[in-house]
Amino acid sequence: MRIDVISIFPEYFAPLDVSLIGKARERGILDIRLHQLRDWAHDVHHTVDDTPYGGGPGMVMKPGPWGEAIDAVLATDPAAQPRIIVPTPSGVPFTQKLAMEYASEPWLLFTPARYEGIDSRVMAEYGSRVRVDEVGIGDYVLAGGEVAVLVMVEAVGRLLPGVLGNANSAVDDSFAPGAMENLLEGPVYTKPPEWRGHEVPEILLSGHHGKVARWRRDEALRRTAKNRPELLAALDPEGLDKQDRQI
Ligand SMILES: CN1CCC[C@H](Cn2ccc3ccc(-c4n[nH]c(N)c4C#N)cc32)C1
Repeated sequence: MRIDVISIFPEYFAPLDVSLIGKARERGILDIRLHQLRDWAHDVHHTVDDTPYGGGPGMVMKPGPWGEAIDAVLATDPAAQPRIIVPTPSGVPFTQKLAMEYASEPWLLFTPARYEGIDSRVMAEYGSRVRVDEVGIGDYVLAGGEVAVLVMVEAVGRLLPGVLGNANSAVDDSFAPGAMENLLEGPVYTKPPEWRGHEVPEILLSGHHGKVARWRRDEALRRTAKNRPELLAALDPEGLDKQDRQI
């Protein structure tokens, strides 16, 4: 997968050089290319923002530099088209389902803005040619889109074949389709079996895989009921067995 990111703060993406995403880049699973938006702002100050038409607080990112930058990225592979992802608090929620959809795309282009966002004509210009998604990572307001890109790149990158070892399969993720869909993960434990008077639940030491699986599902249901009751409401009743209903 190829991922392009256009930003005035490309240094924000240094974390993409480490851990599993960094290793995926080294192994050629991920090809991440960063672009400095100011390279396409040709005035002496490389200006990328201006006052909003209609008045109001803050500044708006000028269409000119963004248009030239996106054109330059698209021109690197005229035979293909990236999916453009615009981080914004006004976007559709970024979910595990959307991460899985993006993980099947060969090329993503992220356009994290600053200030009050990008002049709306920019995505109108590209929306007739490529798929443009406005996506948000939560109901709170950040100062810009770079953090959202880090979140989305990690959530998508970890789903790519070969990025996670089998031991860390994304299949068992919270929210992943299947047995754990719409369920939060339960508690986890490791050695020692007793720590400061706290013992590991006996069932986890039993070696009985069926009972362990049952216990883990019960704990996932309990945690979901406690922390995200609305997810339980979304569970298909057909998918709940008799013991599930007793939680
Ligand atoms: C007061 N104004 C309101 C509009 C947004 C301004 C800051 N900003 C500029 C660009 C930009 C991109 C993303 C986000 C953002 N915030 N929350 C999320 N889930 C996001 C996501 N993805 C925020 C952003 C601040």
